[in-house]
Amino acid sequence: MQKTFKNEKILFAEPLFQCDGLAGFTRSELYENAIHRTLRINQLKKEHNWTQEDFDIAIRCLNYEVGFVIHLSMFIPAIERLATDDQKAKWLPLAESYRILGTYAQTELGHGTNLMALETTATFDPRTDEFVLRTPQLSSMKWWPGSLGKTATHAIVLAQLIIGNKNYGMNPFMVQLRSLEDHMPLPGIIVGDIGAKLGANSNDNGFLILNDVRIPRENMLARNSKVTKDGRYIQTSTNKANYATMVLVRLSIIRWAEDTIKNGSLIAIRYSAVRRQSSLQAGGPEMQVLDYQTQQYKIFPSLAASYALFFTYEAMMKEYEIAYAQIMRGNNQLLGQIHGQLSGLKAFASDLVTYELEMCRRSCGGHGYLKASVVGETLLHTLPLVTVEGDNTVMYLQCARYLLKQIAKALAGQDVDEPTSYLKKDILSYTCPVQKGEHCTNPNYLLKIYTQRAHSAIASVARQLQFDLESGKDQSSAFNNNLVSLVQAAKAHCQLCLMKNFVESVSALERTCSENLASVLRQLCLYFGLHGIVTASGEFLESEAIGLQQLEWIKAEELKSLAAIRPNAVALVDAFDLHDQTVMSALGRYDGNAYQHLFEAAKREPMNQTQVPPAYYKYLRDLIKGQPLAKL
Ligand SMILES: CC/C=C\C/C=C\C/C=C\C/C=C/C(=O)SCCNC(=O)CCNC(=O)[C@H](O)C(C)(C)COP(=O)(O)OP(=O)(O)OC[C@H]1O[C@@H](n2cnc3c(N)ncnc32)[C@H](O)[C@@H]1OP(=O)(O)O
Ligand SMILES: Cc1cc2nc3c(=O)[nH]c(=O)nc-3n(C[C@H](O)[C@H](O)[C@H](O)COP(=O)(O)OP(=O)(O)OC[C@H]3O[C@@H](n4cnc5c(N)ncnc54)[C@H](O)[C@@H]3O)c2cc1C
Repeated sequence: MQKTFKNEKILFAEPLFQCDGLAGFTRSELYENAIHRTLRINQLKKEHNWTQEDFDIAIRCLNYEVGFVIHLSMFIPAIERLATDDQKAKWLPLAESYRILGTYAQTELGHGTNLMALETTATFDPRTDEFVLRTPQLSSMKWWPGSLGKTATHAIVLAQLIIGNKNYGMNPFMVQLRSLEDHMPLPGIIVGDIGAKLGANSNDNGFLILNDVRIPRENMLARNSKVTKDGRYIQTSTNKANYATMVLVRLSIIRWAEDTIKNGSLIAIRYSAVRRQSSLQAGGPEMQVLDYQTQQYKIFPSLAASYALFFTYEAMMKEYEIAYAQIMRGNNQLLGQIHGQLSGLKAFASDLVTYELEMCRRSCGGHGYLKASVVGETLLHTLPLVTVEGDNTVMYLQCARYLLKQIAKALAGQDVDEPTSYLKKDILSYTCPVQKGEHCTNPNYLLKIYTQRAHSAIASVARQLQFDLESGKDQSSAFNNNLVSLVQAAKAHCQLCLMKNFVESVSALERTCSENLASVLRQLCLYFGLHGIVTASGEFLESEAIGLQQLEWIKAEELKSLAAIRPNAVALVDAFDLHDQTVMSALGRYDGNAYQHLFEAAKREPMNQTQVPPAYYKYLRDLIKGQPLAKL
């Protein structure tokens, strides 16, 4: 599943990368440890001639618990996508050698989603050939950018470009924040950490106030637009191209989601295989909880999602690379498609894994509430994915906006993009392919059902919008009246994408892999499809993609699938080939000795380093001895 990291032994031989000890670290210690790790991985890369892919896999092996995440995943990619060749020649070598450390400063205290309303301004001063950057009021300060708080020496600041009295919209500006001599903030710069978060506390997400900070004109990243010395604004590409970095990170988030749900399903399934609790026959032996149908029903969706997201990431990476290559040659034809697809799939993937990770946590009983199980920590670290790089609701709506355009083209007899080619079909010519129970075991039949449900959801909201407009509602009211249906249509399209990628990937694999493996993957793909229909059965019925009889057959087949997957469940998570130090879980170790590892972890608990707690001498001793307590 994960490209086997041939350098795993080198990485995990070093105490720095052995994760047991992170519990109990303060924020400053977590922050320092993360920086230390990234720089040490960089040294290992040089010492062992690792490739960039090896470096990236090492970061993933550590669950991104490393420093400079935004520098690596946004600051450098933003220079590559938003800077001219000359600007790249200046800034990329500095960034890639860590001579400057960057962040991507777009979100403000008052605005994150609505980029048009960002308040930070960059006003061109022709007298000095500079931009003056300011955050005019409290709500304008940049707030959230990773590494901004204590690390970044530079930021790509997204600001409204002002020339004279005209606002030319959001543009990217390279701003130095700190001295490269003593790391002190430069004049006009007020910067700091925004405080502890639910998770990811090794990252110094920060705030930034800009008080009339002056930067040279050449610091405006000018691949897509520039300002001439005499103050003319020249747009060389669509201003949407300035959104390109976000598209890339949304793709990365799909893989991040895949990585986290693999960890969660591995912990839940391995622990469920060793945990014995209760028995079905009175007086009989205690059962592996993995044999309870309800336990399988809880955690096999995370197993199927792991494989579904793996195949979708692989497919979307190919789609992105084709689009990005064209965009960087100035051909924006695929920009709308890749934006619509990745907006929706980032939202769907992060929604899916946050839900399934909680089910994995619950499936571990009380021990799932211990930090040493790591499944809860994994969930906390994954929660931001439903917000970062675009709040999921807003991302679904961007996807829906794209789908509405595509169905309008389809209905007008025009060409549509490949991912929405199903919208060209005649929706009324559909007949449910499942006409008897055994038809439910055909993933291709299920794919037709997903297709009809998505087509129906998109067509239905398009019709309702048209009806509202023809009834006299203005565009924004009509839209707001249908936001829930628009989100539903986007989710239906995304779920179809996952199912399609799963079916097509397994079909391609079975041409080269053993029949045994093919049959296991087919079974998992089938289960993913059946479960997806059951969990959204109302929408599948409403779209008439299935009827009640088909739903009855599908539900029965889903439960049969659980039993079919059971014998291979542990092997399917072992196939992730994740090192114990990556998973870090006392419950999910390869050796299965969950209780021993839990007890080892408890013994490492700092409170257990002394037998008698300090509180005994302060409070408990007099209390227990019946002595009067001193005034507290
Ligand atoms: C090693 C580490 C691995 C991985 C790292 C992963 C994550 C790192 C962790 C955290 C980092 C977090 C970083 C951040 O969060 S950065 C900030 C992210 N912020 C957002 O995403 C803001 C979301 N809001 C928006 O994108 C826009 O405001 C919105 C799209 C909602 C609205 O855009 P706009 O105001 O321009 O209006 P519209 O009319 O909707 O769109 C106009 C037009 O532009 C097209 N469009 C919009 N966005 C994009 C895009 N990204 N790419 C291309 N095109 C875009 C849109 O389709 C419209 O086009 P058209 O319909 O043709 O008019
Ligand atoms: C861990 C973390 C790291 C981050 N790192 C960075 C970073 O490095 N750089 C950076 O610039 N930013 C960063 N961010 C900020 C992030 O990009 C924003 O939080 C995100 O874009 C959401 O915007 P918001 O916070 O303004 O939410 P809001 O948009 O205020 O969302 C609040 C609610 O309003 C709803 N809503 C908003 N607009 C609409 C709409 N048009 N239609 C329907 N509903 C709507 C949302 O669905 C949500 O329910 C980070 C955030 C987090 C949590």
